[in-house]
Amino acid sequence: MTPCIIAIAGPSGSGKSLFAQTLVQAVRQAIPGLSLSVIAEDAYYRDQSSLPPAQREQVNYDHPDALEQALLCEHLKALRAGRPVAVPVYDYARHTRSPQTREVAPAPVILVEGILLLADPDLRGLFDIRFYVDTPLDLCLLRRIERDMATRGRTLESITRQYEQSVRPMYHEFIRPSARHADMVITGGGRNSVAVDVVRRLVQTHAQGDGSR
Ligand SMILES: Nc1ncnc2c1ncn2[C@@H]1O[C@H](COP(=O)(O)OP(=O)(O)O)[C@@H](O)[C@H]1O
Ligand SMILES: Nc1ccn([C@@H]2O[C@H](COP(=O)(O)O)[C@@H](O)[C@H]2O)c(=O)n1
Repeated sequence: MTPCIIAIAGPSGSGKSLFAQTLVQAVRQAIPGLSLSVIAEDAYYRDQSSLPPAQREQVNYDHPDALEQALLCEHLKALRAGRPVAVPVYDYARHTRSPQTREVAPAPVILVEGILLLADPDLRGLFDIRFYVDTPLDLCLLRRIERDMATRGRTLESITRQYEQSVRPMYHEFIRPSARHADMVITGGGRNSVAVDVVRRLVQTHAQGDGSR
Protein backbone atom coordinates (compact mmCIF):
# COMPACT_ATOMS: atom_id res chain seq x y z
CA MET A 1 0.00 0.00 0.00
CA THR A 2 1.28 3.48 -0.85
CA PRO A 3 1.66 5.37 2.43
CA CYS A 4 -0.45 8.39 3.21
CA ILE A 5 1.88 11.20 4.29
CA ILE A 6 0.13 13.86 6.35
CA ALA A 7 1.45 17.34 7.25
CA ILE A 8 0.43 19.03 10.49
CA ALA A 9 1.72 22.60 10.23
CA GLY A 10 1.11 25.74 12.30
CA PRO A 11 2.92 28.14 14.62
CA SER A 12 5.12 27.11 17.52
CA GLY A 13 2.95 26.29 20.54
CA SER A 14 -0.22 25.91 18.46
CA GLY A 15 -0.64 22.28 19.52
CA LYS A 16 0.79 20.39 16.52
CA SER A 17 2.62 17.79 18.62
CA LEU A 18 -0.35 17.29 20.91
CA PHE A 19 -2.64 16.93 17.89
CA ALA A 20 -0.33 14.33 16.36
CA GLN A 21 -0.07 12.36 19.64
CA THR A 22 -3.85 12.49 20.22
CA LEU A 23 -4.44 11.34 16.65
CA VAL A 24 -2.02 8.43 17.01
CA GLN A 25 -3.84 7.27 20.17
CA ALA A 26 -7.25 7.62 18.50
CA VAL A 27 -6.11 5.65 15.42
CA ARG A 28 -4.46 2.92 17.52
CA GLN A 29 -7.65 2.55 19.52
CA ALA A 30 -9.73 2.28 16.34
CA ILE A 31 -7.34 -0.05 14.48
CA PRO A 32 -5.13 -1.90 16.99
CA GLY A 33 -1.89 -2.97 15.36
CA LEU A 34 -1.92 -0.32 12.62
CA SER A 35 1.55 1.09 12.22
CA LEU A 36 1.91 4.87 12.16
CA SER A 37 5.17 6.78 12.04
CA VAL A 38 5.53 10.31 13.40
CA ILE A 39 8.29 12.69 12.36
CA ALA A 40 8.96 16.18 13.76
CA GLU A 41 10.31 18.75 11.30
CA ASP A 42 12.35 20.06 14.26
CA ALA A 43 14.56 16.97 13.99
CA TYR A 44 15.92 18.51 10.78
CA TYR A 45 17.32 21.68 12.38
CA ARG A 46 20.90 21.96 11.14
CA ASP A 47 23.75 20.55 13.17
CA GLN A 48 25.59 23.43 14.84
CA SER A 49 28.12 21.55 16.91
CA SER A 50 30.93 23.55 15.28
CA LEU A 51 29.52 26.88 16.59
CA PRO A 52 30.16 28.17 20.15
CA PRO A 53 27.00 27.96 22.37
CA ALA A 54 26.57 31.76 22.58
CA GLN A 55 26.47 31.98 18.78
CA ARG A 56 23.96 29.12 18.49
CA GLU A 57 21.53 31.07 20.68
CA GLN A 58 21.50 33.94 18.18
CA VAL A 59 20.38 31.85 15.18
CA ASN A 60 16.96 32.55 13.68
CA TYR A 61 15.30 29.14 14.13
CA ASP A 62 12.05 30.28 12.56
CA HIS A 63 13.56 30.96 9.12
CA PRO A 64 13.46 28.11 6.57
CA ASP A 65 17.27 28.27 6.22
CA ALA A 66 17.66 26.95 9.79
CA LEU A 67 16.32 23.58 8.65
CA GLU A 68 17.81 20.92 6.39
CA GLN A 69 14.59 20.60 4.44
CA ALA A 70 16.30 18.78 1.56
CA LEU A 71 17.07 15.91 3.96
CA LEU A 72 13.47 15.81 5.15
CA CYS A 73 12.31 15.68 1.49
CA GLU A 74 14.77 12.85 0.81
CA HIS A 75 13.48 10.93 3.86
CA LEU A 76 9.83 11.33 2.89
CA LYS A 77 10.60 10.06 -0.62
CA ALA A 78 12.45 7.06 0.85
CA LEU A 79 9.55 6.25 3.19
CA ARG A 80 7.11 6.50 0.29
CA ALA A 81 9.31 4.04 -1.60
CA GLY A 82 9.20 1.65 1.38
CA ARG A 83 12.69 2.28 2.77
CA PRO A 84 13.49 3.06 6.45
CA VAL A 85 15.27 6.31 7.30
CA ALA A 86 17.62 7.51 10.07
CA VAL A 87 15.94 10.64 11.45
CA PRO A 88 18.25 13.04 13.34
CA VAL A 89 17.62 13.62 17.04
CA TYR A 90 17.60 17.30 18.04
CA ASP A 91 18.73 18.71 21.38
CA TYR A 92 16.95 22.05 22.02
CA ALA A 93 18.94 22.78 25.18
CA ARG A 94 22.22 22.64 23.19
CA HIS A 95 20.72 24.00 19.92
CA THR A 96 22.24 21.20 17.90
CA ARG A 97 21.82 17.58 16.80
CA SER A 98 22.57 14.69 19.13
CA PRO A 99 25.05 12.09 17.90
CA GLN A 100 22.23 9.49 17.78
CA THR A 101 19.63 9.02 15.06
CA ARG A 102 16.22 7.34 15.29
CA GLU A 103 15.20 4.73 12.74
CA VAL A 104 11.74 5.38 11.29
CA ALA A 105 10.19 2.50 9.41
CA PRO A 106 7.91 2.84 6.40
CA ALA A 107 4.27 2.69 7.52
CA PRO A 108 0.82 3.02 5.92
CA VAL A 109 0.40 6.37 7.64
CA ILE A 110 3.19 8.88 8.25
CA LEU A 111 2.48 12.02 10.26
CA VAL A 112 4.88 14.94 9.97
CA GLU A 113 4.50 17.98 12.23
CA GLY A 114 6.35 21.29 12.03
CA ILE A 115 6.14 25.06 11.67
CA LEU A 116 7.38 25.41 8.07
CA LEU A 117 6.07 22.28 6.33
CA LEU A 118 3.77 24.23 4.02
CA ALA A 119 6.10 27.15 3.34
CA ASP A 120 8.43 25.30 0.95
CA PRO A 121 6.97 24.21 -2.42
CA ASP A 122 9.17 21.09 -2.76
CA LEU A 123 8.36 19.92 0.74
CA ARG A 124 4.64 20.62 0.69
CA GLY A 125 4.36 18.78 -2.63
CA LEU A 126 5.29 15.55 -0.84
CA PHE A 127 2.20 15.47 1.40
CA ASP A 128 -1.05 13.75 0.56
CA ILE A 129 -3.04 15.74 3.12
CA ARG A 130 -2.07 19.10 4.64
CA PHE A 131 -3.43 20.48 7.90
CA TYR A 132 -2.73 23.84 9.53
CA VAL A 133 -3.32 24.21 13.26
CA ASP A 134 -4.59 27.74 13.78
CA THR A 135 -4.21 28.99 17.34
CA PRO A 136 -4.08 32.68 18.37
CA LEU A 137 -0.48 33.81 18.69
CA ASP A 138 -0.87 35.04 22.29
CA LEU A 139 -1.98 31.55 23.37
CA CYS A 140 0.92 30.01 21.42
CA LEU A 141 3.34 32.26 23.30
CA LEU A 142 1.87 31.43 26.72
CA ARG A 143 2.11 27.70 25.97
CA ARG A 144 5.61 28.08 24.59
CA ILE A 145 6.81 29.87 27.73
CA GLU A 146 5.56 27.05 29.97
CA ARG A 147 6.81 24.29 27.70
CA ASP A 148 10.23 25.76 26.89
CA MET A 149 10.98 26.54 30.54
CA ALA A 150 9.87 23.04 31.60
CA THR A 151 11.37 20.95 28.80
CA ARG A 152 13.73 22.94 26.54
CA GLY A 153 16.04 24.44 29.17
CA ARG A 154 15.02 28.07 28.47
CA THR A 155 14.62 31.15 30.68
CA LEU A 156 11.69 33.56 30.45
CA GLU A 157 14.10 36.28 29.30
CA SER A 158 15.51 34.14 26.46
CA ILE A 159 12.01 33.12 25.33
CA THR A 160 10.70 36.70 25.16
CA ARG A 161 13.84 37.95 23.39
CA GLN A 162 13.65 35.18 20.78
CA TYR A 163 9.92 35.74 20.35
CA GLU A 164 10.38 39.42 19.52
CA GLN A 165 13.49 38.93 17.36
CA SER A 166 12.49 35.95 15.25
CA VAL A 167 9.45 33.87 16.27
CA ARG A 168 6.83 36.57 15.74
CA PRO A 169 8.34 38.20 12.58
CA MET A 170 8.91 34.81 10.90
CA TYR A 171 5.37 33.75 11.78
CA HIS A 172 4.08 36.74 9.81
CA GLU A 173 6.56 36.30 6.95
CA PHE A 174 6.44 32.53 6.40
CA ILE A 175 4.11 30.54 8.66
CA ARG A 176 0.82 32.41 8.55
CA PRO A 177 0.98 32.89 4.73
CA SER A 178 1.61 29.13 4.31
CA ALA A 179 -1.84 28.36 5.79
CA ARG A 180 -3.35 28.97 2.35
CA HIS A 181 -1.74 25.71 1.18
CA ALA A 182 -3.61 23.66 3.80
CA ASP A 183 -6.46 21.36 2.83
CA MET A 184 -8.02 21.95 6.25
CA VAL A 185 -7.48 24.39 9.08
CA ILE A 186 -7.83 23.05 12.63
CA THR A 187 -8.71 25.32 15.53
CA GLY A 188 -8.26 24.24 19.15
CA GLY A 189 -5.20 22.08 18.44
CA GLY A 190 -4.89 18.68 20.09
CA ARG A 191 -7.92 19.25 22.28
CA ASN A 192 -10.28 19.64 19.30
CA SER A 193 -11.88 16.23 19.59
CA VAL A 194 -14.10 16.76 16.52
CA ALA A 195 -11.04 17.51 14.35
CA VAL A 196 -9.17 14.53 15.80
CA ASP A 197 -12.16 12.32 14.98
CA VAL A 198 -12.47 13.65 11.40
CA VAL A 199 -8.77 13.12 10.71
CA ARG A 200 -8.88 9.70 12.41
CA ARG A 201 -11.64 8.65 10.00
CA LEU A 202 -9.60 9.88 7.01
CA VAL A 203 -6.59 7.89 8.21
CA GLN A 204 -8.74 4.82 8.87
CA THR A 205 -10.27 5.03 5.38
CA HIS A 206 -6.80 5.11 3.87
CA ALA A 207 -5.42 2.34 6.08
CA GLN A 208 -8.33 0.05 5.30
CA GLY A 209 -7.46 0.35 1.65
CA ASP A 210 -10.43 2.26 0.27
CA GLY A 211 -8.83 5.71 0.37
CA SER A 212 -8.75 7.51 -2.94
CA ARG A 213 -5.39 9.23 -2.33
N1 LIG B 1 -5.61 22.99 23.26
C1 LIG B 1 -4.67 23.09 24.23
N2 LIG B 1 -5.01 23.54 25.44
C2 LIG B 1 -4.08 23.67 26.42
N3 LIG B 1 -2.77 23.35 26.27
C3 LIG B 1 -2.37 22.89 25.08
C4 LIG B 1 -3.30 22.73 24.00
N4 LIG B 1 -2.61 22.26 22.93
C5 LIG B 1 -1.32 22.13 23.33
N5 LIG B 1 -1.19 22.50 24.62
C6 LIG B 1 0.06 22.51 25.40
O1 LIG B 1 0.83 23.61 24.90
C7 LIG B 1 2.20 23.24 24.76
C8 LIG B 1 2.61 23.37 23.30
O2 LIG B 1 1.89 22.40 22.57
P1 LIG B 1 2.63 21.55 21.45
O3 LIG B 1 1.70 20.48 20.99
O4 LIG B 1 4.00 21.16 21.92
O5 LIG B 1 2.75 22.70 20.33
P2 LIG B 1 3.57 22.71 18.97
O6 LIG B 1 3.96 21.28 18.65
O7 LIG B 1 2.62 23.28 17.97
O8 LIG B 1 4.73 23.60 19.22
C9 LIG B 1 2.33 21.81 25.29
O9 LIG B 1 2.74 21.86 26.64
C10 LIG B 1 0.90 21.26 25.18
O10 LIG B 1 0.63 20.27 26.14
N1 LIG C 1 17.55 25.41 18.81
C1 LIG C 1 16.26 25.72 18.62
C2 LIG C 1 15.53 25.20 17.56
C3 LIG C 1 14.20 25.58 17.44
N2 LIG C 1 13.64 26.42 18.32
C4 LIG C 1 12.23 26.83 18.19
O1 LIG C 1 11.39 25.71 17.99
C5 LIG C 1 10.20 26.17 17.38
C6 LIG C 1 9.58 25.06 16.54
O2 LIG C 1 9.24 23.97 17.35
P1 LIG C 1 7.75 23.80 17.95
O3 LIG C 1 7.79 22.43 18.52
O4 LIG C 1 7.58 24.88 18.97
O5 LIG C 1 6.80 23.95 16.80
C7 LIG C 1 10.56 27.36 16.53
O6 LIG C 1 9.63 28.41 16.74
C8 LIG C 1 11.97 27.74 17.01
O7 LIG C 1 12.02 29.08 17.47
C9 LIG C 1 14.38 26.92 19.35
O8 LIG C 1 13.86 27.72 20.18
N3 LIG C 1 15.68 26.56 19.49
